[in-house]
Amino acid sequence: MKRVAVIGGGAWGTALAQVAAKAGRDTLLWALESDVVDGINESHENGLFLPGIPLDPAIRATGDLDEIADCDAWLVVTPAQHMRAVLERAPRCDVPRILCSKGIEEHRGELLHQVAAEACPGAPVAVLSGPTFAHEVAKGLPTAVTLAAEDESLGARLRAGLAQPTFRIYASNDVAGAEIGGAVKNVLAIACGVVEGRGLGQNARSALIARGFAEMTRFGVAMGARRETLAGLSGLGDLVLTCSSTSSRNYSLGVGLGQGKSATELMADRRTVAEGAFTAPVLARLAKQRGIDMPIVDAVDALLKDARVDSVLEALLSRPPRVEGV
Ligand SMILES: NC(=O)C1=CN([C@@H]2O[C@H](COP(=O)(O)OP(=O)(O)OC[C@H]3O[C@@H](n4cnc5c(N)ncnc54)[C@H](O)[C@@H]3O)[C@@H](O)[C@H]2O)C=CC1
Ligand SMILES: O=C(CO)COP(=O)(O)O
Repeated sequence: MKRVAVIGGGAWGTALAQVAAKAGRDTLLWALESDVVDGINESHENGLFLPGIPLDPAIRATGDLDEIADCDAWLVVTPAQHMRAVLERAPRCDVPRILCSKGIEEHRGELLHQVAAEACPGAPVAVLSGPTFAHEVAKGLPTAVTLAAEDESLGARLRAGLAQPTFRIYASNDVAGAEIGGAVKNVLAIACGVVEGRGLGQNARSALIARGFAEMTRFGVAMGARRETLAGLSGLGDLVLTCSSTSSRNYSLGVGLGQGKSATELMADRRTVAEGAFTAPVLARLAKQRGIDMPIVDAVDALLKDARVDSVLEALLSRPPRVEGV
């Protein structure tokens, strides 16, 4: 793996470009915004999405998607809802794609590896996911992720091309499991933010993390994920990170909801993506269709539709406790 392209110049795409460059790969980053392209090429900084972090001067940025054609692997890091459109425009189908976004396509209810397979039938696909705030990864702080690929030799090649002591990559062949953990935890992070915004205390937050993990596991297992994947870096690991820090956009969105601001107000004009806001409605829908009980996800879905915090909380707290376990 000599040349790597990163598709998406947001915070996470930029941090992953930094990882690839540090691993010695010739790194090309495709970004939608010309300001991002110019900032990276001229000042080695992404002032729009990852300000204040100096980037490896070897990273080159482009606004021309055709330029990624001669790369050996693509890290796909667009917001989940835009992935299909971008991959349909991408120049080749035989280049391995490492999907690094977290979400479920709202319209069709598909996981992102399914979206990638439809956009380019037969394309080799892997998923990279885990507890990874972009600003920490871009600064080279120690981080561990899961890279899942059904084709284990492809997984090994991709890991070898990106791994380094401060970016530990664990192997898995559970692609759906790695995706589901990352998608569901964003919704649960919104719920934990509401707890903070409403001043409900740390006991309540821990309860939500544990019961949220039970929801993630119920949903994941029903969709074919393995329990050990959900209990690993891409599931529980990322759930704990995102549910306990205002560095999370999802958690921060929840804080605003808990303070009584409306979702419409909080989502208006935002430039960065809080994926949980798009995942919650489709996740609630998929769970309902399959008869999977996900009360915390339903509560977040209701809050995003501007339900009152007090009535949503009352409904959650008045549920009869069930037998613990999944
Ligand atoms: N920021 C983080 O720490 C992490 C983010 N992720 C995931 O990475 C994905 C991308 O998130 P970030 O890099 O944080 O984004 P960001 O919030 O920093 O930036 C927004 C991104 O959306 C892109 N965008 C807006 N409209 C678009 C369109 N029509 N077509 C294509 N792209 C468009 C922008 O170009 C920009 O790259 C998300 O799925 C997120 O959940 C995963 C791990 C960590
Ligand atoms: O996925 C993330 C950390 O692993 C980033 O979380 P937010 O999108 O909530 O900021």
